[in-house]
Amino acid sequence: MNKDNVKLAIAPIGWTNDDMPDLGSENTFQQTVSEMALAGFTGSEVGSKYPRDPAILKPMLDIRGIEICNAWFSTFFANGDKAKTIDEFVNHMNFLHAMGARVIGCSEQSKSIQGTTLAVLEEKPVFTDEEWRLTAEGYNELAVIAAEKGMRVTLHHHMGTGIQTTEEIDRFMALTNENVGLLYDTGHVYYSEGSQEKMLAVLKKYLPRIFHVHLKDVRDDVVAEVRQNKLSFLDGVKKGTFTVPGDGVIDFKPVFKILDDYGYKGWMVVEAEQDPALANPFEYAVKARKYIRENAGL
Ligand SMILES: O=C1C[C@@H](O)[C@H](O)[C@@H](O)C1=O
Ligand SMILES: [Co+2]
Repeated sequence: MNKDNVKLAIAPIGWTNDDMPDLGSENTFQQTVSEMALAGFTGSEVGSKYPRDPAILKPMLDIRGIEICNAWFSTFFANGDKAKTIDEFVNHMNFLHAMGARVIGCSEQSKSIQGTTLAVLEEKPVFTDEEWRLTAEGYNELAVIAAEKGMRVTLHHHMGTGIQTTEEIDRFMALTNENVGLLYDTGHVYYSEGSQEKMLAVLKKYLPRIFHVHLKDVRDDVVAEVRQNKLSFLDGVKKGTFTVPGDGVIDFKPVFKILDDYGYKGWMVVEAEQDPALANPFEYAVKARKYIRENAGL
C-alpha cells in the first residue's frame, strides 16, 4: 500500500477493554501507549485510561510518536435523544480536534444489545421506519457540525446494534448523504455475514465513503460456539471471537489491495479485543504489525 496515503494505528482495547474494564485492568495507560510505539504503530484511538486533557495527553503521546486518529462516540438518535447526543458530540469532537484527529467514529446505540447478556446472533434490534428516519436525520446533522471543524463523521456498523447487517448498512448509507461516512470494520461485517465475499462487497460498494478502517480478524470456531450456545457479544469476546489480522479466518490481502487501488487516504486501525490474560497485547500487537508489513507493504 502507499505509505504516503495510509497510517497505521492500534486500538487500546487489546490492553484494556472499555466494554469490560476488568479485562486488562492491570495495564496502565503509559504501558499501553509505550507498547503500541514499540510494536511499530504511529497512531491510537482513545481509551478510558487516557487523560482527557489534550494539554496532558498530547505531550505523552508525542514523545512516543503516537497520534490520536479517532475515538468511539455513541449516538442515541433512534431513541429520540437528539439534543443530548448533539451536545455530547460537540464536546467529543472538540477534544478530538484538539488532539489532531479528523475523523469521528460513531455508533448508533439505541436499543443496542452489545453490552448485554442477550444472544448477539438472535436478539439484535431491528429499527422501525421512524427510528431509521431519526437516525439518518441525526447523522446528516452531525456531518454538518463536523465539517465546520474540517472533520468527518463515520458510522461504525456493529454487532448487536440496529446497523449491523449488509442490508442495514445499505439502508443507512442510502438514507444519509455523501458527507456521512462509513467506519468499515472487517471483523464486524465478517461476524455478521459469515463470509469473506460479503465482507469485501461492502468495502467495494462504499469505497468513496469509507473514511476510517478497523482491522479485526475473527475466529470461526468461536463464532460457531456463540451461535450454538446463544452467547452474548461480550461472552464471545471473552472466549476469543476476535484476534489480530493474520491470526484468524479473514484474508486481509484483498482488503489492502482494494483500498490501495482506490487510493484510500487515512488510518487503518488494528482493533482486536480479546482477554489480555490469554492473548498478551504486546505480543499480539507485534504479530499484527509483522502481518501488515508482510502483506500490505507498510
Ligand atoms: O470499534 C469498536 C469499539 C468497541 O468498543 C467495540 O465493542 C468493538 O467491537 C469495536 O469494533
Ligand atoms: Co471497530
